[in-house]
Amino acid sequence: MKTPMQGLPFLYKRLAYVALNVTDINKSIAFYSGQLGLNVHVERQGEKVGLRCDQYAMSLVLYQEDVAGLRRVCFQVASTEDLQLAKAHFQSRSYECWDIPGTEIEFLNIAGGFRVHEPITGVTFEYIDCMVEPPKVLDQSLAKIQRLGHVVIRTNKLDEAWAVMNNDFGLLSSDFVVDKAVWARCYPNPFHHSFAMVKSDSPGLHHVNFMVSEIDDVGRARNRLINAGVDIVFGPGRHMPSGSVFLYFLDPDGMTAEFSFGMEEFPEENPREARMLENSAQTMDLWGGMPKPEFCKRGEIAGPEFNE
Ligand SMILES: CC(C)c1ccc(C(=O)O)c(O)c1O
Ligand SMILES: [Fe+2]
Repeated sequence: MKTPMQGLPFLYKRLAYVALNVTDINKSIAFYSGQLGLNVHVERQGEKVGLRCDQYAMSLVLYQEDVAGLRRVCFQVASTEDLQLAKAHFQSRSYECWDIPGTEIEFLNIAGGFRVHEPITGVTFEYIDCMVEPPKVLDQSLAKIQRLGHVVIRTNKLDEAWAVMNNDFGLLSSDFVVDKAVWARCYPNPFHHSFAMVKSDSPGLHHVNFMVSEIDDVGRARNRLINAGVDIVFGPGRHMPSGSVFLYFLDPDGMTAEFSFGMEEFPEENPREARMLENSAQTMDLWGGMPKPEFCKRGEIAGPEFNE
């Protein structure tokens, strides 16, 4: 029997989807489906569209808005009971929680859940207990994406933000870089990180990651994106923290997305301690590469009013 960690009364399952605001939804659909290989699952409904890349109905939701950025981050918990426990937990810590609007539930292919705004990072999180798994076979002809991997934000309050993400949201640290970054996993999900934070003077979205099935997906993406005139802003390279091979590129709004292959997995019992890694370029890329200036600079964090 799995027991929640460090006083957290509920268990996570996975990072379910990320919602982004984009300024030209048609361009963004063409990019995320035509260049990265996600499949449009829920056709454009008004100003929003749902894309999938694994067995679930939705991994990326795009909303047409005037300003591009991170609208919300959705975690799936382990069961319906865990969802109730999670809501009671956040309320007991004085977080305002509100139900997912009925108008969005069908579109999102979920049974329900709640949203909670975290004021230090500015991020609105959504918690759900299940998501539809459609019968339609994925078209993976462009890239064999395995899953939405992680979302990373920029914060100017790294220590405070980590304190709440650890103590209140129950994320566990997998690695730190001194005064620069923290990578966090959602127990008992084994992946090295589903969420991370990087210190920056300008808070915002850092990047959204998709994990691919083979290293060839990274190499093929590089050539496909170059041929399509997409800006590659870092990589290919290998990250020290999770051990993954990575490639970062810019979406039509200049927001950064990442393809990565391979990631350390943590056992549920007796995991290794989080490491304190050196703050150096080598930590970010063991192959010695350097990011371009545009790397992870674009994308506002949308206020809770976008999620009510
Ligand atoms: C450069 C960014 C912050 C970064 C660093 C390390 C990893 C990893 O170990 O997987 C990432 O995924 C990153 O995005
Ligand atoms: Fe990443």
